[in-house]
Amino acid sequence: MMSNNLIVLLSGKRKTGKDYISEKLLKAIGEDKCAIVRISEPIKSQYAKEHNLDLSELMSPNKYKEEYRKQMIIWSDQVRSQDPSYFCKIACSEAVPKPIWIVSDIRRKTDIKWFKATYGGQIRTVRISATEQTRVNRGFVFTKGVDDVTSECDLDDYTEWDLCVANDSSEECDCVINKILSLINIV
Ligand SMILES: Nc1ncnc2c1ncn2[C@@H]1O[C@H](COP(=O)(O)OP(=O)(O)OP(=O)(O)O)[C@@H](O)[C@H]1O
Repeated sequence: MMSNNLIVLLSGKRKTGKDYISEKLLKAIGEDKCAIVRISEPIKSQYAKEHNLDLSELMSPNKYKEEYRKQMIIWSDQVRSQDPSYFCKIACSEAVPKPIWIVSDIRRKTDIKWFKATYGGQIRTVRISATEQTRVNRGFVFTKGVDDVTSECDLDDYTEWDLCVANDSSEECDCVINKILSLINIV
C-alpha cells in the first residue's frame, strides 16, 4: 500500500452485520479506491489445504461451513499460539493494493495490536453492535465452542474504538455508513 492510506478495522459479534456493512462501504467508496480484506480467507484456504477440503464449499455460508467453524477455530488457535499475527500477515500480503482497505472480521486484541504496530496512524477501528434480538432475527443461534470462546469474545472488553455504532435497522445502517465515511474523511 502507498503511504497516507487508511485501513478500517471492523469488529462485531456474529450477525451484527460486518459483511453487510463492508459491502455497503465498498460500494460507497468505490472499488477503484477500496478493497475488502478478510482475515478468515487465509484461515479457510490454509485449513482446506491442510485437511484436503473443498475451499468453495468452505467459503459458502451453508451447513458445511458451520460444521467446520469449530474445528477451524481450534486449528487456527494452534497456529496463532506460534505466531499471533500469522493470518493477518497473509491476508494483508494477499490483499489487492488500494488506498482504503476494509478489514471485515477483526476478532482479537492481537489482531488490532499487529495492525497498529505495522500500519500505525493509518488504522481506524470500528465496533459494530446489534441487539441480541436483531442478531437472532438474522439467524444467530448461540453455539458452544463458537460464541463462548476467544475468537468471539476477546474484543468484548476492548474500549479504545475510534467509533462504536449500532446496526439494528436499515435506517441505522445508512447512519453507520455515513459515520464511517466521515471517520475516514470521505463525505
Ligand atoms: N442494517 C441491516 N439491514 C438489513 N439486514 C441486515 C443489516 N445488517 C445486516 N443484515 C443482514 O443480517 C445478516 C447477517 O449480516 P452479516 O453476514 O453481515 O453479519 P456478520 O457480522 O458478518 O456475521 P458473521 O460473523 O456470522 O459472518 C445478513 O443476512 C445481512 O444481510
